[in-house]
Amino acid sequence: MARIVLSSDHAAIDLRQAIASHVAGQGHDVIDIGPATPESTHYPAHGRAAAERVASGDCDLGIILCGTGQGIMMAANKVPGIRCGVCSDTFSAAMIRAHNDANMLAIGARVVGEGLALDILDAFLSTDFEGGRHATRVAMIEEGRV
Ligand SMILES: O=C(CO)[C@H](O)[C@H](O)COP(=O)(O)O
Repeated sequence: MARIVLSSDHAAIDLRQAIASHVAGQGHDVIDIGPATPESTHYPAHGRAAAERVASGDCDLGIILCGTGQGIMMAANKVPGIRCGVCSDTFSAAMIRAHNDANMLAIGARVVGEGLALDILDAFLSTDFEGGRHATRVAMIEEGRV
């Protein structure tokens, strides 16, 4: 079981709560850092806050949400050590774990419905990094050899 941090902006409060219930139901340790209320807010702050929990080692993985998933993903990827992809399909969600060793997943609450979002989440959480040639490539990213 993993320790998973969740955050979102105002566009994804309901989906974040559904994801929190779903993930907790699977036995994972869920750290939901909000926001708790739906007032308009700024996704970069929420993306960074979740990313810092993962980068510090406090959490194993992060799930972050905004309207499209794109902005909050961009913010999270500014934190060293974070590899976050935005996914709208289950194949990509599995591949960002298997090939890219992603430690965060972003989803757009205005892009996918709850059912697909939970399938995307399950694909992400149930897939392991394959290592091998993919480890070489991830190291290139982490070492700035790009
Ligand atoms: O998707 C997002 C960022 O990528 C945001 O959720 C979106 O830009 C928020 O828009 P608004 O303030 O109009 O609700």
